[in-house]
Amino acid sequence: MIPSTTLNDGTTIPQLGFGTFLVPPEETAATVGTALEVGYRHIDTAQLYGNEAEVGQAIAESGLARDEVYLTSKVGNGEHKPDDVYRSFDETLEKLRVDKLDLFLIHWPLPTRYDGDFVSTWKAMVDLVQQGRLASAGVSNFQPAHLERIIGETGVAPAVNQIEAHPYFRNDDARKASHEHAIAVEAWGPLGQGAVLKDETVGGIAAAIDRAPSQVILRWHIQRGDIIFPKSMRRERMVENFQIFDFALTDEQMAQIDALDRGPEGRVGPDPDTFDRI
Ligand SMILES: NC(=O)C1=CN([C@@H]2O[C@H](COP(=O)(O)OP(=O)(O)OC[C@H]3O[C@@H](n4cnc5c(N)ncnc54)[C@H](OP(=O)(O)O)[C@@H]3O)[C@@H](O)[C@H]2O)C=CC1
Ligand SMILES: O=C(O)C(=O)[C@@H](O)[C@H](O)C(=O)CO
Repeated sequence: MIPSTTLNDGTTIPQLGFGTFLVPPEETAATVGTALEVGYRHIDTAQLYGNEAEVGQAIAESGLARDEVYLTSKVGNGEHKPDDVYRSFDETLEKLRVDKLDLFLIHWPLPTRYDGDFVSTWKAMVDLVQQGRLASAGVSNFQPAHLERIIGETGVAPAVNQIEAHPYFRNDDARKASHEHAIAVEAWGPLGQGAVLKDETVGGIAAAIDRAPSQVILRWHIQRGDIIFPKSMRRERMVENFQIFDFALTDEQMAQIDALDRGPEGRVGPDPDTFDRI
């Protein structure tokens, strides 16, 4: 039911998953357990979210086989040095209770930290794939210049670039640069972290086709070809966000939503060129 996207390394990823930013650790096992019951088979977490162990617990308790759930995590901002990448990756595997991870990302480029060196971090990620403990290596919040640099210095393009993208910030520059290198785009904050849900244009389309605003926005992402993993703590919203494959937006509706773009003014998260929090 959920379409798969084939990455540039030949692996596949479900185009719809479940996000876990701001899911508190004490509620994560139950929340992710509910998402798995609803049907999600792709979970996005991060070392920085502090909930990897509980994601692992939910998957273990679900009874699903390892290969039925696609798992992503991200290296913490304080773990960019290669030795720290290797050590923290081991910790991530242990917390998630797996011996191989599907996708591991450099969470932020942090171009003003570590003497601007995210290339050695990227080399360690590529090495994890060569070791056979990681299926796909990717990046997150990488701007076009950051992509050019790691590809230029290593010859290896990331499998994905996970970037902020939603109707108020299409992030066309980073999307275009990613696509030029056959890098799949994952759109984080697909609902603009809630900001786009009350938009009048989205509401008008939703009313016209008898769908929820969240479904209209998520369907827009799917038709653009991006990979998404909306987060919700509520079962009914998880179900709503999951039911987006039995209808389609017209070209005109897609264009109306495209026109909501506010450029960088529409960001709901930090600017990757200046974000430096560890
Ligand atoms: N790489 C990076 O730097 C980043 C990655 N991410 C990843 O992307 C995922 C998704 O982005 P996220 O920041 O969570 O934001 P989302 O765009 O997924 O929005 C989440 C918010 O929308 C609400 N919501 C969800 N579904 C509905 C619905 N159907 N109707 C009404 N409200 C709804 C949620 O509330 P409630 O929970 O109460 O339902 C929550 O407040 C994250 O969870 C994380 O995995 C996110 C940020 C940065
Ligand atoms: O959710 C994430 O993955 C993030 O990196 C962001 O939330 C980020 O840490 C942030 O928004 C800080 O204000």
